[in-house]
Amino acid sequence: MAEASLCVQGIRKHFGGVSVLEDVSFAAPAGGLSGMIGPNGAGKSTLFAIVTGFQAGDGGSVLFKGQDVTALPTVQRVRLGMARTFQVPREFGSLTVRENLMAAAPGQAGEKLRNVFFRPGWIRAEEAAIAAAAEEWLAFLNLERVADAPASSLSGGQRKLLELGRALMVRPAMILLDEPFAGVNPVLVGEISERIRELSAKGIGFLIVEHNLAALSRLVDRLFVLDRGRLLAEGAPAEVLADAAVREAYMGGSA
Ligand SMILES: Nc1ncnc2c1ncn2[C@@H]1O[C@H](COP(=O)(O)OP(=O)(O)OP(=O)(O)O)[C@@H](O)[C@H]1O
Repeated sequence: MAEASLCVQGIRKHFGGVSVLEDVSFAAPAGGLSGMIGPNGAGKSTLFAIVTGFQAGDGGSVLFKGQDVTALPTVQRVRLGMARTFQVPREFGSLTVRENLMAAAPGQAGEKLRNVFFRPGWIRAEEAAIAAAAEEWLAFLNLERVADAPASSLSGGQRKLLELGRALMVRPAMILLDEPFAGVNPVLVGEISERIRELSAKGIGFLIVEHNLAALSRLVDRLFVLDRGRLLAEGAPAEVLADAAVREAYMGGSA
């Protein structure tokens, strides 16, 4: 496998007396397209939250680009290049699509009051760079037509594109996507997949949790299967989906 960008080692998590993740280890290659599947309650969201720093694990470690980030808060993981998509916050629904992109840019110099007084030129330059990046992603994601529309007016698929755009504004090395195809019509599933492929070709890595197995297996090079808190299988999608244990666990053996 190519050099790993994200390396998860021996992650454990329990809630009360219930073990939700038991010794989960996997590595997602830099710049590669990886998917994670598993039945409801397998622990995917919990694992995502631990990888991105929103929750602490009870054991194990997370390495990103070779650095141990287990104890780092989310904001520092983002600075290292690990982004994840979020639903556009409700209070951002009235902001335009363009404003939502600009608001996602990190490290805005204007947030520091002393810069407003002492370094106004620096702030203008940073704002111009953020505005230019927003225009670039609006064009790439085919959202130019709705750039001035409120985010709340977008279709499900357009919202997913905007979420991807917000992640891109942090200039990530890797993006973790949580169900990018949920509630999205088939045409936009194809468009979102195409944009992800293009970003992957530019060297951005992806780890995608998704229930739409058909669309996910067409997109990724590698699938990880989580079942009852354990990594059950990993490999090329066709191999993994043909695996008897995966069919039994994930599809009740009927697929
Ligand atoms: N904060 C919590 N407190 C207690 N139990 C929790 C908590 N968060 C998750 N769980 C439990 O952990 C297990 C794994 O949940 P998780 O949401 O990670 O699974 P999932 O694979 O993402 O499921 P889905 O595909 O349905 O989203 C479930 O049994 C869930 O009820």
